[in-house]
Amino acid sequence: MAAVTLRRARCWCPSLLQVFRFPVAQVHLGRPTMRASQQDFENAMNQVKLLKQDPGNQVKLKLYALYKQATDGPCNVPKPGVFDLVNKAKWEAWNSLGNLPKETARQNYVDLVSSLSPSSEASSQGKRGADEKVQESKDIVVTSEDGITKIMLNRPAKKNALTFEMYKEIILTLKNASTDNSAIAVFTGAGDYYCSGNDLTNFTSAAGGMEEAANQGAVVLREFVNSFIDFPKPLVAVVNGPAVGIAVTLLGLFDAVYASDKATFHTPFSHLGQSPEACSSYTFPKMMGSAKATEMLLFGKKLTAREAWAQGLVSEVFPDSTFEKEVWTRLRAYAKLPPNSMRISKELIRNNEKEKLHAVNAEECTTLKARWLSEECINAIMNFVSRKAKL
Ligand SMILES: CCCC/C=C/CC(=O)SCCNC(=O)CCNC(=O)[C@H](O)C(C)(C)COP(=O)(O)OP(=O)(O)OC[C@H]1O[C@@H](n2cnc3c(N)ncnc32)[C@H](O)[C@@H]1OP(=O)(O)O
Repeated sequence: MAAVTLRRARCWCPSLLQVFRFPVAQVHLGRPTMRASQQDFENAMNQVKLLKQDPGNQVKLKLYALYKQATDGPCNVPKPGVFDLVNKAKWEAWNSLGNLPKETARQNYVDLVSSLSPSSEASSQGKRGADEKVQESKDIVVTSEDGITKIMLNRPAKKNALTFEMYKEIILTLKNASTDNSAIAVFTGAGDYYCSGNDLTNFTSAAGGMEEAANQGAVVLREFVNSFIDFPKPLVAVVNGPAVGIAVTLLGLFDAVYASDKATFHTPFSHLGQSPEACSSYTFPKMMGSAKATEMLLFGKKLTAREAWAQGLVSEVFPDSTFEKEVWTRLRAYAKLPPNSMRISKELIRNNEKEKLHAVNAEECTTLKARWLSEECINAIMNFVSRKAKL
């Protein structure tokens, strides 16, 4: 298990590995005490490597910062360069501790690791089966029933944020759904969110660094959006909760969008130093007029479901209490309609714009690739990644 933990640490933050490079030993943490001894501190460092689940980037940044403060004192190294994403996040987490005394940092470190340990103890007491089942759950769940291919984003712990793997899975899923015996395809989200857009750690955790991640991202994004442009059957979004970023812009390529009245629609591209994607630089002005499109795509105005309906982004809004029942009853009825007629009618509506949409997609991806490497975007992503590590 330690090897798996180390691998995880390496893929996210290589030098974080050096922080915890100690021989693995089965140790039991002393209970949190008022003043952690050096032995408690060393036990805690080993305990981190025995954690059954990755504690998440924010916790790892916090552990790193407390470790450095406890061993080296206040941050005493120069700030890394703007492109050195990971080390910059670690520097900021350490620097944010200011003059916190070494003893306090050591105690905070031991307490933080203790707070993570019950889960690992729980799983080592035979609950491992339950943990492994959760860890095995897929991020995209595809089911086919009643003539409907249902594509559920299933990463609720991360608000269904899209990883590179999820983009690739969805491309394949739409390819299969375009030729299977279903009549329509439907996207929805598990948990309280529809989808919080691109996983902002896609770029910080890429093994090959930012440049390679941006190149890869542009290729994946262009193919991903093309798979929506070219999907031949009715494509419906069941927006069960808040939608952010690409989850919102893609809606311009859907044929119907049904939203719960608790859904919101947010495209904070300028805040993130980025630019619009999924053909929204074309579909949104066409759909709602350039003034409303600008408020969303440039100024990041978040819309309620009713505002999104008024602007033509949403077909219909339902009370959250009856949303799922009403929408799925309707979709099951729609899926019984003659599929060829629906496909041919969609072709008439969409085909005269396909070439334009492909061209817009290509231009947006080229622009975004440059944006991802800009200081504005890198700083915004760093702020997001380290936002919880600031003690
Ligand atoms: C390669 C193709 C690229 C295509 C480009 C597309 C452009 C975009 O999509 S830009 C939009 C990107 N999305 C965001 O900016 C949203 C970022 N997330 C947030 O602002 C908040 O998490 C959100 C408002 C969605 C929810 O806030 P809270 O209710 O306070 O919950 P948490 O912030 O604690 O979130 C829980 C958990 O989920 C992680 N999370 C949520 N969204 C993302 C995300 N987009 N990327 C990565 N991680 C995300 C969040 O970090 C929390 O994780 P833990 O702290 O580990 O629990």
